[in-house]
Parts: sequence; C-alpha cells; structure tokens
Amino acid sequence: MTKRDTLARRDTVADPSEAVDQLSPVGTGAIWRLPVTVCRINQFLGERTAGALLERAIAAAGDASKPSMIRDREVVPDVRRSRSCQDFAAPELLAAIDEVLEAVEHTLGVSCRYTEPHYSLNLHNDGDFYRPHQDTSAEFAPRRLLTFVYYLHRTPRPFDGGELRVFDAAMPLHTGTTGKWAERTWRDWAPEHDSIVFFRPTAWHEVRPVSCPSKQRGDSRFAVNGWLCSPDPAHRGNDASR
Ligand SMILES: O=C(O)CCC(=O)C(=O)O
Ligand SMILES: [Fe+2]
Repeated sequence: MTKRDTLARRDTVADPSEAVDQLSPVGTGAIWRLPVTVCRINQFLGERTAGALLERAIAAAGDASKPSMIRDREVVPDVRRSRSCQDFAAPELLAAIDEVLEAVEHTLGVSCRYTEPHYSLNLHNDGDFYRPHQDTSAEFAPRRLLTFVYYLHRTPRPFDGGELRVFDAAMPLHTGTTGKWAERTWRDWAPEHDSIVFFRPTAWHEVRPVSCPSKQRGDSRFAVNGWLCSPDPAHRGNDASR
C-alpha cells in the first residue's frame, strides 16, 4: 500500500485510533502469488535453419566450450554446472528475435529501444543444472532489460529433465521479506528444440538437473541464452545522437 493510499483510507476513518487495525483486513499468513509472464514461441526458426544452427552449436561445443561462470567471472559448481561458448554467433536468431520484438515488449511491458544483444551458447549434459537465480540486480548486470533463451537438441531428445523453472513472485504481506523458499510456486517450461522463451531478467528461474545417459557433448541440451541490454554510456564514443 502506498503512503497516498494509506492517507486516503485514514481520511475515511472517524476515530484515528481505529486506523491501524483497519489498514489491512488480511490475515498474517497471507501471500499474494503473482505469476511471472513468459512469452514462448515454438518452431521459431523452422526446421532447416534450426537444424543448421544445431550443427554449428555441436561443432562449437567440441572445440570452444568452457565451464560456465556466474556473475560473468566465477565458476561455482554448486550453483551452476554447464559449459559455455562465449563467441558463438547466431545472426539468424537475432534477426528472428527482431521480428517478434514488438509483440514481446508489449506483453512483458518493457521497451528495448536502443538495446544491444549479448549472448552465449550454453550446454547442459549429464548431471548439469543452474540453481535458482535472477539475471540482473543493482550490482550485477543492471543493463539487462530482456532475457531470451532459444533451445536446440537432437531428435529424439537425448536427455531428460532440464526444464526451465520460472518461479511465481510471492509477496507476503506482513513479513517484509520475499517469502519462505519452501512456499514458492512455479511453472516449468520444456526446453523443446527450436523454441524460444522471453521473460524479464528480474524473474527468479533455474535449469532443472539434466540426465543425459550417453554423456556425449552432441547429445546435450543446447541453449543460446542472452539479453537485450541498454547501452553502456562509457562505450558510446562520440556519437551522442544514439
Ligand atoms: O538454459 C536455460 O533455460 C536458462 C539459462 C539461464 O538461466 C542463464 O544462463 O542465465
Ligand atoms: Fe538465467
């Protein structure tokens, strides 16, 4: 409740001593659950383009992948276990994202004008996971405005698990905290070949553990995962008109 709402309600209470009791008629155990919006598009690039991108991803995974980091600088295997290729290029994916961006912005309530993409290729193989996290915070990567994750895998799907779990936002009314972990609710999204999801980087999410019996790199759960980021003024050069 905002200060303005509080004042407005107080105006209608005759005896000011009653005001405190009447501010909230909701019990102390109440939690407001707010589902987090996810935009998901299936068959995003189409069979041929997705197949070619998967072949490139499999080739890159063999040569150039390294253990994934968190906060762009630390390998912390209890939090994140996967491999990443930082210099994987997917221009066809960026072009397709551009085509749907207006609809996604509208649905998620974000504006991505003047943003630039930053992305990498990530592979989850047997036993890999990424524990619950947010993709942005005031201290870390505050310029990320929109998260996208595009999935690729061989057919038939050579792994189990690996769902993207997106947690509902929970707002306990009386504790001033973000709620007890055990009370959280969520929705799982299957990492289906040639599908993409978009959500706000502030959403809590995780990658559920993957089981990949063959343990071969090419059988991994592949994801091109990135963000549209507002430009860093420090890198803007002399072009003040952007
Ligand atoms: O692969 C996914 O489904 C999500 C990965 C993720 O959350 C991340 O890299 O920040
Ligand atoms: Fe993430």
